Amino acid sequence: MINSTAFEGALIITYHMAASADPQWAIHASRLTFRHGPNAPPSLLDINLALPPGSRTILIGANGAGKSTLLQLLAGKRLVTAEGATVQVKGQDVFRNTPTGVTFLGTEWAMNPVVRGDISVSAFLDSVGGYRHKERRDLLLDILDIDLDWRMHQISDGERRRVQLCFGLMVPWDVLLLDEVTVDLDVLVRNDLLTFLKEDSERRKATILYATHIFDGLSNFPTHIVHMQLGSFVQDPIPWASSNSLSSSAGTSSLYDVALQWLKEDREKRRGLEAEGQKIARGARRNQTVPTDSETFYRKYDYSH
Ligand SMILES: Nc1ncnc2c1ncn2[C@@H]1O[C@H](COP(=O)(O)OP(=O)(O)OP(=O)(O)O)[C@@H](O)[C@H]1O
Repeated sequence: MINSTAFEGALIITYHMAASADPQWAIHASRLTFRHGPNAPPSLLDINLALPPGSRTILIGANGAGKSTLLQLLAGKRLVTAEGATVQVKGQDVFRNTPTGVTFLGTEWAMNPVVRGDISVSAFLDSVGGYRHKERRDLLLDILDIDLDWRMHQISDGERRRVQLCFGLMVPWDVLLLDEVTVDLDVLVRNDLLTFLKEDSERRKATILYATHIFDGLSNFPTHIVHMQLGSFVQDPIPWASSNSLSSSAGTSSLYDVALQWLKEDREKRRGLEAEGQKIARGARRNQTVPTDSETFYRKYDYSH
């Protein structure tokens, strides 16, 4: 059942109630292909994913690799119509039979005018049920270093993000889908938050799938990492302890090193496809001798010289 709030449309959806039967996989997707439109190229292509309860997986991939799309599908925000595709969270069809205890946090929330209103943080959190989860709410208020008297229309982006995280995390979750929500946190708060998430996941055997481009201070966080490239997984999720020696002959490599290596490989692969004409080439088009229509148009109205 969905506990909808005024923010449901703003990419914060929390499904909660009593936990259901313990499935083998917290997250399970198979043959998952997805296009954003009928004529669009696939943003996800034959994804197969099985994550056990209690795992914490970092989703690594270049801009446009499909991370947000995957997280949105796992949150049941979009209907998958591809033949033979299944998307299950806690053993249930995530779109048609939405499981309880699933929280999705994305970045768009902070753009919603509702969270920029002239209202105190205290009143805001109560309006979204904070009084029902006092213990966790208070713990998160301390960890995220939030002043309950802040007014939502007068705080910084990072402060607003902290309030979002308090709101999103105060209800205990079994599966947490995070789409780069730590981007504007200062490093101390981010560090304390990651420590909390790791301990919470270990204590309650709760599962986290986290897409991020920030790898500093993250090496001790994941149990698994997974490489997403051009809408597909390069391989199944890798246990992070063993992948620690994957990419570097010089010794152990940090998560940052691994991500950098993978993203270089992604770019090489994409440029290879561009060279073969299978993808539209990016970057400057230096061999284009005929002016484009837009250049021709704007030249006519260029009064700057
Ligand atoms: N609403 C949309 N309509 C059409 N195409 C979309 C839409 N959203 C995303 N896409 C396309 O789907 C692909 C995957 O996008 P997605 O946002 O999932 O990537 P991402 O890995 O999360 O990227 P980033 O790291 O930049 O957040 C991209 O090619 C993108 O252009």
